[in-house]
Amino acid sequence: MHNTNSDASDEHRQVLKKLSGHLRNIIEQSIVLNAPDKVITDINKQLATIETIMQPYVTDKRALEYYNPNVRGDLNDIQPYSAVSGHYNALAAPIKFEQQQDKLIGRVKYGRAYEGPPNCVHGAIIAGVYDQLMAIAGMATGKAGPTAYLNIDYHKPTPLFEALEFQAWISLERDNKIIVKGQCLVQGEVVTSSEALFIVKALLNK
Ligand SMILES: CCCCCCCCCCCC(=O)SCCNC(=O)CCNC(=O)[C@H](O)C(C)(C)COP(=O)(O)OP(=O)(O)OC[C@H]1O[C@@H](n2cnc3c(N)ncnc32)[C@H](O)[C@@H]1OP(=O)(O)O
Repeated sequence: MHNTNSDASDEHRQVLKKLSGHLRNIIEQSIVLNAPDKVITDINKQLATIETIMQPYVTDKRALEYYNPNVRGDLNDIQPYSAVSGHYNALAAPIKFEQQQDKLIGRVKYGRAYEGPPNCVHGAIIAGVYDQLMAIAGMATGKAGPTAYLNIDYHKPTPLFEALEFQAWISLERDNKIIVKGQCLVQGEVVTSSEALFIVKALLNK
């Protein structure tokens, strides 16, 4: 179930990614859907058909890696099914990770499905981005482990539909502890900032 390798072809990865894209769009559309009952009933029938088509192929093994620390290229593919950043998980917004010098950057725009306060991103979603981004930033040390604490200062509301730039960088690495700091900018202004402690676990270093 938690495979660290996969023999999936590039073509297979592409069709799976496209599937997540469709599902993501459906989730977003469903939040602001104002259709007649008849239309929604028809949609429900078609979705039930899709579930039936998928069911025979649902196994106890993912097609792609659960975790791939040696990924080349797309940093999001370290955890392709991550609930926060996986391009193969429709629950995750299409956040894009990239390394810039000593900072790991996550760029994303959130829609209605991620709303907390009116027209703003839910605080729990923001916490999720920090947890994932900072965990991956910490992996640059060659070590990894679970989050012991994650502190967030919400300085200003984080708007929906605007380009967000999350940043994370290693603040301290000592023995089995990695402290990572982060911030999120909207049009150059810091709206949230964060600090997390990760405890290195041997199990994760394989
Ligand atoms: C397959 C690969 C997939 C890899 C895939 C990667 C996925 C990334 C996903 C994002 C990350 C997550 O969501 S992780 C999920 C959220 N986190 C969790 O569920 C973690 C649950 N908590 C735990 O399992 C545990 O509490 C640990 C592992 C964090 C720590 O337990 P431990 O290993 O027994 O260590 P322990 O001796 O208690 O502490 C070690 C040192 O850290 C300090 N310490 C511990 N906690 C804290 C704390 N909150 N604040 C300050 N300091 C702390 C201790 O004082 C000690 O210092 P000293 O005495 O040594 O000085």
